[in-house]
Amino acid sequence: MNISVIGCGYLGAVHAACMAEIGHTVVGVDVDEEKVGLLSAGQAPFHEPDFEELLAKNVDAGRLRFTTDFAEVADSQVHFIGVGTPEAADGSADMTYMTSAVQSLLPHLGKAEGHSIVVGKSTVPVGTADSIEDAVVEAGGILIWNPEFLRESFAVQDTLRPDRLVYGVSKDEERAQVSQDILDEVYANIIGAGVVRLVMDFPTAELVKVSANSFLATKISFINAMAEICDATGADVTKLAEAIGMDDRIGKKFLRAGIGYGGGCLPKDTRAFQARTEQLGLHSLDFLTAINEINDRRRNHSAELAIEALGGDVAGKKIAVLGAAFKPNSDDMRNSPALDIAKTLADAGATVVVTDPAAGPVLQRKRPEITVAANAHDAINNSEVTLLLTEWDVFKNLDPTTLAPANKIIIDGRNALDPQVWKDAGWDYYGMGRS
Ligand SMILES: NC(=O)c1ccc[n+]([C@@H]2O[C@H](COP(=O)([O-])OP(=O)(O)OC[C@H]3O[C@@H](n4cnc5c(N)ncnc54)[C@H](O)[C@@H]3O)[C@@H](O)[C@H]2O)c1
Ligand SMILES: O=c1ccn([C@@H]2O[C@H](COP(=O)(O)OP(=O)(O)O[C@H]3O[C@H](CO)[C@@H](O)[C@H](O)[C@H]3O)[C@@H](O)[C@H]2O)c(=O)[nH]1
Repeated sequence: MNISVIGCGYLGAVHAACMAEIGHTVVGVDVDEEKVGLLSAGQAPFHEPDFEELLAKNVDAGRLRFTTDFAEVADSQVHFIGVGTPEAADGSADMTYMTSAVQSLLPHLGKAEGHSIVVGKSTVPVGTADSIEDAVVEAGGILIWNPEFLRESFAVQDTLRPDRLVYGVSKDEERAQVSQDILDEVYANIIGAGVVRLVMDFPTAELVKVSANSFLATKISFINAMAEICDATGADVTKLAEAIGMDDRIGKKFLRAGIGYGGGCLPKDTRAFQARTEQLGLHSLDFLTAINEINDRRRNHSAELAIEALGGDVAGKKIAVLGAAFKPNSDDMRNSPALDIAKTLADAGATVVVTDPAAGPVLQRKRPEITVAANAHDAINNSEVTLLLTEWDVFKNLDPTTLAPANKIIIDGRNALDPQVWKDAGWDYYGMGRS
């Protein structure tokens, strides 16, 4: 089938490559010429495991191309929209890119043979699909909402084998059936592999996405609140998490205490969901204020620990920060706790040296004011305190006896290290809720 993917960022570019991989002919459209240039050359504009190979293979095979010209979508029967919905100044979702993408798409609908299906994938405030549907129908298309649940660093795997597919369909029964059948055809390979597909109305599908992310953020802030209590009582949050996680009703995942959640999704989606709920005159999500506050406190806490470890004054002192990305196996630094903490320490006067296997080179290019070391050994050399803030394997596997800091002080912001190994090597070890 001929498919277009509008917006080729972390979500869209991976979706486009995966749709080509399962046999479709795909054109990706983006307004960013540099990104389109890289993608067209089979080069990934960001670090995502397995993505570049998939991209290059499908570009070479002629199944996947990229353009800035919307006219090239005219022969596509299905149009996925994956443009950004970033945080506006008031915390709500900024819908500028979505509005603009839809406006650019409408004149090209209805030109391909058969029905034209518009598939919303971006994370949007509840009510968005209802507000767009009439314009899509007038232009000759049918709208379906298919929120995306991929995790960065597992994006390819999650796109090809998601936990579930969610379809939000029109109230109009015929449109609902046609769009559902065509999307089933697009995902035939995925559904055929046993992935469950759930069909519901537009608002429910939109809410599934933001409620899932809010639940995940709540789980992380819950365990981080426990970490605060563990610190005050001498308890160990890693053992606590292991024990409560063995209750199937609670589950083990997303109970890793540390410096909190970051990235391009959980922080903005929780705030946008709360803002949208308030617009609806509801206070149902007031508790998310506390979830966000706990998350912010975790960043401050680790910066304060470093400052205290150096007697309250970090001016001119070298501090090593291991990690810049918001999570390992990614170079995404959007709302990164690691970078935020590095900035707090630099603002306090410290000479901060950051290292990150994938985000480091990007940081060096985009933020020349930040000192970036090639690896952990260089960063830690002569440093007065070391913070592990993104749990890359290469940091977790460091042998503390091979490092040459000025002070052997390690703050493990992700509880990723074995405290005993570091203590045995003569280091002062500070974990998050496990000191
Ligand atoms: N990143 C993820 O892991 C992820 C997962 C699930 C859902 N989402 C949601 O998907 C959406 C996209 O997120 P992302 O992380 O890929 O963002 P991103 O910023 O990486 O990518 C968005 C892309 O859209 C392009 N764009 C903006 N306006 C456009 C227009 N008018 N026409 C064509 N292209 C346009 C931008 O140039 C950019 O390349 C958001 O709503 C996000 O919440 C993201
Ligand atoms: O126990 C945990 C788990 C995660 N994190 C942090 O939480 C953040 C988000 O992690 P993760 O959810 O794995 O990354 P994302 O790629 O942002 O994925 C989330 O956001 C996407 C965009 O909406 C959704 O599609 C995914 O389902 C959802 O997991 C990162 O900073 C992690 O370090 C913790 O601090 N503790």
